[in-house]
Amino acid sequence: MSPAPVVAGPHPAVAALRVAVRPGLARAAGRTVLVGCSGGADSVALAAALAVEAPRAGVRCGAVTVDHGLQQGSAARAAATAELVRGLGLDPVLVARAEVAADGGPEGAARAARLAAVRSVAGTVAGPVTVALAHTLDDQAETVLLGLGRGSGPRSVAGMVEHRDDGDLRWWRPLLAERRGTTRAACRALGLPVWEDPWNTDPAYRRVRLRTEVLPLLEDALGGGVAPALARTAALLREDLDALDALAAARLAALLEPAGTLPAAPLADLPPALRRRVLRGWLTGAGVADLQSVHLLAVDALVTGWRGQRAVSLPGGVGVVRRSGRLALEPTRVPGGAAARPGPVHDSRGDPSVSQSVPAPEAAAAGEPAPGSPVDGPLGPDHGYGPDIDHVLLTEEQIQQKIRELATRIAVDYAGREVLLVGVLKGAVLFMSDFARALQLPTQMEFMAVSSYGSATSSSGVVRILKDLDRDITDKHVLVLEDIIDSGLTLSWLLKNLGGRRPASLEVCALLRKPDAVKVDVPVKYIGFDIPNEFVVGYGLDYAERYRDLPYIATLRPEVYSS
Ligand SMILES: O=P(O)(O)OC[C@H]1O[C@H](OP(=O)(O)OP(=O)(O)O)[C@H](O)[C@@H]1O
Ligand code: HPA
Repeated sequence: MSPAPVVAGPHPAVAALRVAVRPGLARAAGRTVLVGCSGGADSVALAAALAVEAPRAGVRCGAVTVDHGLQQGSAARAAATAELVRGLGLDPVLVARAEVAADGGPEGAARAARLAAVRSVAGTVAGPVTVALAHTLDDQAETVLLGLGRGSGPRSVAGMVEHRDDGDLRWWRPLLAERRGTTRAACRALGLPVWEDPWNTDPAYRRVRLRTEVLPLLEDALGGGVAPALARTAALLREDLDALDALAAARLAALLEPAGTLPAAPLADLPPALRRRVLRGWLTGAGVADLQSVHLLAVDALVTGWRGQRAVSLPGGVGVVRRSGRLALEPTRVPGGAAARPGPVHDSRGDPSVSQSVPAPEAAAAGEPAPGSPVDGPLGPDHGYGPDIDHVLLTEEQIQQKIRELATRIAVDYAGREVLLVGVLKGAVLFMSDFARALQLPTQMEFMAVSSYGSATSSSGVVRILKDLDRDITDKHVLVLEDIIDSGLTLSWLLKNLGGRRPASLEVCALLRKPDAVKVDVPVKYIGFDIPNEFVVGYGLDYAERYRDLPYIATLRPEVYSS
């Protein structure tokens, strides 16, 4: 018997990419697929795979290439890429011109412009369109790391999805399980020219530094397999998040009342992950855009920390109120004075925060009575200061949450060391006591009392020691706890003073900072919130020795200063 003829199959990399696109093509029946092609190895390899597999699956497949107009010769580059994919047999091949906005980061602006350009040319194709994007497993790993670094929640760590419907358009990423090496090998095997985008090696971009510095270091330190592990983590997380989202959507549908309100009691019984999703779904479904986690936490507090708060202001001129046991959305009242918002509060990651205002008596009367004793104010015990308070800048919950975050970070930074906390009396006393309890490390405590304000609302600039430390701090790891950095004069003086006593290390953790008031720059490693340049009281901060006992941070009505 003669030997069977040897049939040369495609190169393994080419074969792998062809196999990768098949399941998605089966879902693309009746649609036109356009490969988003930059001319780089990933998208050229994807175009080549689809050029072979799409006709077999009976799917029309073309391409779209975007001219960002940002680099010299970009129009010629787009034309050459269009020519290349036409040569592969793709049809139609469209060139889209992106208008990149001048504001925002260059990566984000180029991406937004690219998506808009693709969307607009896809609209010129008859029938539904699927745009195939060539993101690989390596891109996914970078996305997961970027999301982790941003700390913006599990969705950003869950990476990119394979399919996403966006009106008539569907985005499809068939290569999320393939490595970048495979697309390069496929291009080489097929003799396809690829364009090396100089931006892909420019260390000015965060993603490039992750790719060229962080991931290789992680691979080395963790013994390899990091990119697939990150991609796998993202996939598992996505499954969990999708399940939670589906549960929340079902719960929202069940709870939503005909008037668009939500009953608070059944919401309070839900686990936080579900409850916040229900609230987010409710708010976004009602058209609230740009919802930040701080907004959501404040709305959540209407459910779980109800003390008679007034409306929580949200972006877009709406607020959420709790009335008669239900949450309702209503336009925010244009404040006639007392309830005016002063300006954004930023936490250390720059999230704009919400402020909640103390209810006017008529609002409290119309709303649900606050539980507890009659001396309770709208945000909990107001210690009888109620009439003096103008608005609340940071709620008790926001402060406590921030302290937990700071303590977690500091416990990592100081692992294995014993910390000597130096509290600056009197302002930092509440911060010190909550922080010391949150910090999971052995700590010792010392206090120093200084004063530069007396009963004024601006620093005299002259710092006086009212009480010195009780002991030597030589060779100790000193962490100074300050309630607020305003002009910075107190801290600048204090750091010089303490630094002269030869501690092993000296750092500062301040709960608040007023960036617009700082007169001397002081090195502060840990900051809770950046706040507007207004005189604030509460949570240790006083005006004429009053208000330190409030559990939240607020501003005072102007009459208080004049009386
Ligand atoms: O950055 P600066 O402008 O120097 O202000 C910050 C300092 O002012 C406050 O102390 P204050 O002198 O009012 O004493 P107290 O803590 O006893 O209220 C605050 O507790 C800080 O220590
Ligand atoms: N409030 C109270 N004490 C202060 C402030 C403030 O805004 N700034 C510095 N010390």
